[in-house]
Formats: sequence, C-alpha cells, structure tokens
Amino acid sequence: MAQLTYAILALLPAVLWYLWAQLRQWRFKKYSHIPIVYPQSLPLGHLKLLGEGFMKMEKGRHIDYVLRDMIRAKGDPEILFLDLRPINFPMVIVASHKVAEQITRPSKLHPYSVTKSPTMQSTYRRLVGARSLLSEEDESWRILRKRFNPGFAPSHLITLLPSILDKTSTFISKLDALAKTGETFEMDPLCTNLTFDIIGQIVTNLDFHAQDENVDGIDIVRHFRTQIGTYKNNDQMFAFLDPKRRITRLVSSIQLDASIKKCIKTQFAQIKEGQKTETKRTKDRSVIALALQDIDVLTSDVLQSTADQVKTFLFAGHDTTSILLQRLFHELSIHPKCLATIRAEHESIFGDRNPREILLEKPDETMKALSYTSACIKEALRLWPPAGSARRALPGAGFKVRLQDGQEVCLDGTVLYLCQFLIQRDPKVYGETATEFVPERWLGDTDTSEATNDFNGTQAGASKIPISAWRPFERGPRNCIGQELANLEARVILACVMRRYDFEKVGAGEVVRDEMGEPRMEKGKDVYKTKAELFSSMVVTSKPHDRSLMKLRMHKPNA
Ligand code: HEM
Repeated sequence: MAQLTYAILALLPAVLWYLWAQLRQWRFKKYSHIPIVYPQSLPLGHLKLLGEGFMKMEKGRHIDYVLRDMIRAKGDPEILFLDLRPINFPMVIVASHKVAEQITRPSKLHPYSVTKSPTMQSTYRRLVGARSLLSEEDESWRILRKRFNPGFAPSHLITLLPSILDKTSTFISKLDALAKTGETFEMDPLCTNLTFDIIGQIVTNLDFHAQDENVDGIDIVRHFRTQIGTYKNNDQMFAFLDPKRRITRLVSSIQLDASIKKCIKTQFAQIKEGQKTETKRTKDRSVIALALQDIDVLTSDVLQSTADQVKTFLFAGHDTTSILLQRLFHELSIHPKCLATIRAEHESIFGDRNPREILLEKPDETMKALSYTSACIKEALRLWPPAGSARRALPGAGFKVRLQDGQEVCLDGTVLYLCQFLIQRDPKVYGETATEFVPERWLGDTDTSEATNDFNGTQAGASKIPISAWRPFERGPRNCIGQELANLEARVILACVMRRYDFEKVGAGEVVRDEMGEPRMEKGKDVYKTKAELFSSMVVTSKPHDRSLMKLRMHKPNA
C-alpha cells in the first residue's frame, strides 16, 4: 500500500505538469491561428475582460456597447476573438460587412450559409420550439422556407393593407386619447400590441385583440406575454440562477404550445374545406394555411411542427417591428428637418385626405411614393438593428474567411456573432456621420427588399454604400422572410401618424430646452440636444431600455 502511495506521489508532478500543459494547449493554442487582439487569462480566457467591460457601463446596456468599446480601443479590427470558455463557446465578433458577407452567402461548404449557432437554439427553444424555421438547417429548412415564401411575396403583402390599416386605426384611437390627457406613457407596449395584432392576423387569420384591454384577448396573447416577460435584460447566461423564472418560462411555454395547437386543430377542418375550392387569387396565404397545405391528417408530428412555425412567426414578426417604430418616433422627434421633410412628403401624397383612403385606392403607387419615409426606415434600421445573427461552423468543417490584408482565417468551432450594430456604424463605410441619423444618405437607394439580397455584397447601391453594409434583416439564404412586411407596416403606420402627432420623449433621450422652453440644437447639426442617451438593452431583442417613455400632442400644422 505504502509503495503504491509513493508511486502516486512520485507520478503526481508529472501528471500535474501534463494537465497544466493540456490546459495551456486548450486555452492558448487551440484558437491561436485567429488574430488575438486581447490577451487571455489561463483560467477565464476573456470572461473577466468582458465582465469588466460591463462594469464600466451603466447597468442594462446591450453587450454591443461593450464590444464597440473593446473594438474601438484596438483600432477597429474586422474581427474580435473572445474566449468565453468554460461557460460558453469561443466567440468571434464580426464588425466588418465584408467578413459578414462571407459567412452569410451560400458556398459549397454551406449551401444555405454558415449554420445557426446552438446558442440561439438553446435561448429560444422555449419561445419558438425546436423545429422552428429560425433554427432548422439544410433540407428541412429549405422545404419550410419554400412553403412560406408565397405568404411574403410583395404581390400578396399589398393585399394585407386593409387589415394593417384596421389595426393602425385602433392604435391611432389609443394615441388620440393619450394626446388628449398629455400624460406620460410607455410607447413599447402600444407598438408591440399593434404589431402583434397585425402579425396575429397574418399568421392565423384571427383578430388577436392584443390592443384591446377591454376584450380578454385570445389565450395565445396572454401566454406569449408571460413567456416574453421571463426574458430579462442581458441575463441569458445566468438565467439558471433564477429557478422561479425558469419555472414560469417552462409553464407558459407549455401553455402557449397548447393554446396554439388548439387554434390549429380548430382551424384545420375549415382550412381544408377552403383549400378544396380556392383559386390562385383566393388562396389563403396565412402562415397556418401554408403550413397545412398538402396535409390530410393532423398527426402529432405535423401539429408540433406547425405550432413551432406559428410561434416563430408570431415572435419574429412583432417585437422587431415594434422596436423599429419606437426608434423612428424618437429619431424623428429630435431631428426637426427630417420631421419637416417626412411631413412634407405625406402632405404631397395625401393632402387633406385620410391616408387610409389613398393607400387603399392606389396601394402600389402610394407605397412607392413614400420614398423619404422609406429612407427614414432604412436609416433607423441601420442605427438601431433590433435583431442580429449568430452562426457556427462545426469543428473540422474547414470554414475560412479572408480578411482585408489577405490573411485567411479558419473559424471552425467558434460562434460567429454578426454584430449589425458595429457593422452598420462602421466609420470606414459611413464616414463622419456613421453614428448620426441621416436618412438623406439613402435617397435613390431606399430598397430594403429581398431583391437587394441577390446582389454581390461588395457592389455599391445608388447611395455608393456597399449593399452588404446594411444588413438589419441579415443577408443570404437565411435572411429575414418578413423584411418586406416590416417595411410595409412601418410605411403605413408612419403615413398615418406623423402629421397627426408631435411625439415628445420623456426621460432618456428627452430634448434639452432653454429658459423659454425652446429646444436647444446640437452645435452645427440638425438634431436637438438630448438628456441621457436612449441606449438599447437586450431583452430577447435589442430595445430602448426605458420602454420608450413619451408624451404626445395633436399636431397643429402652423403652430
Ligand atoms: C424590423 C423588423 C425585422 C427585423 C429587423 C428582422 C430581422 C431578422 C434577422 C436579422 C433575421 C435573421 C436571423 C438569423 O440569421 O438568425 C430574421 C429572420 C427571420 N425573420 Fe425577421 N425581422 C423583422 C421582421 C420580421 C417579420 C415582420 C417577420 C414575420 C413574418 C419575420 C420573420 C422572420 C423569420 C421567420 C425568420 C427566419 C427566416 C429563415 O431562417 O428562413 N421577421 N429576421
């Protein structure tokens, strides 16, 4: 026995040395072919550095701000390697549109672009299900995408105008009431309920009544709200420390799944009956009908897959568009010239008539005419991208990107965070006004549609800005299926409200006024001085941190 002990003790230094060498290899060698901008620590990699970055910021800021400062401090490298082991995958932050394009375009290795990151799947599984269009890969993804594409074709979307306008009327009646009292309110829930009502109708053909607090809206809305409420600011990494929240998330996800399945079952017979007699013109293109097309028996497998797609479209289709609206209302309220220009555009198109009538009379022509409005939307999405994307090439796949200096870097095994916030504020592309709201930069180049996806990313649009440097809907085969819908919604809503109200931010982002109550301008710029910054927080998506506190007044044209 004693001999064995001596033998173990004698071997111990060798074992320790071996483990130490393995640890060093794991930490410092495995990814040493990727340019290392910040030195790693042996036990924690870059975790401590990231933590310190957060500590320097006001509480609640989105991780993008920490990454921005880290990248800036090192002279704006195209990619930033962050070793987050052992609590997460090693990560590469992509800050250059040229590198992002190499990740999202189809290639021999990845015909539908580099595969999605497992981190996204684990975060959103409860919300959208395991078989969501957002996370499926390869052939199963392609088949799903093909099935839903007709529901988002421009010729079909334009037929949704009456429904979008109806939901917008409810929104306007709410804003009218708030303008009368002059009270401070949160814009976030109002915009979110509006966009939820719109997407609810498009997905299920049902009125969700999300905007109507007097009607006990359908169960789906209630369970969805509870579910989203369990995602808090920047806390995904440590959610496991909050068992109560995890239980609420689990229970509400089960309830949401059940209520969606109930809705699918109720509609199944009706949809099948309709599909027998429909023509190309009368075809039901709701998400639920497209999901059930060619399905004769509602097996539990079909039911689950359909429920996951319904959840996906409901989730992806409302939160992001709501953020876009909130950012637009704020940006336009602090940029007086932009506000005057958009109002002048609406004046010239609608004059004294209700925008609703003109939009219904001449939908295509009117949507096209809203070009400055489109430029504002494009610019708000540039500065404030609500979503993002994370991908991961499997270890051993041999996935390489080429950097500006010609160096080829293999990124296998790392999570690739396509940081739109950094890419779309790159001063090398957007110059001195990279962080300013300047819709004029897009004039003549306001297309945000799927069509721009076909272009070679390095090609410049009419604005001379490379097509791939604007990517809030991401690019390549896995780009956003709802991008034209989002743009259509935003144009319609802006057309209906911008001449009706004066929006006034309260708290963060509020305009600074002089003794006479007049707004102060930033020196040499067309923007009012504002109080504390209206930064974004990460609550599933990237949204204004204070839920957009605002006040409203009815706009008096010549006041
Ligand atoms: C301003 C509004 C929107 C923004 C900024 C946005 C952004 C994005 C982004 C960045 C992606 C790619 C995600 C990834 O690569 O992981 C995406 C995908 C997706 N979006 Fe959107 N989105 C918006 C509106 C919508 C709307 C209205 C819908 C509803 C139809 C929608 C449905 C989807 C779906 C289903 C996908 C997955 C597509 C696929 O993988 O084939 N989005 N969106």
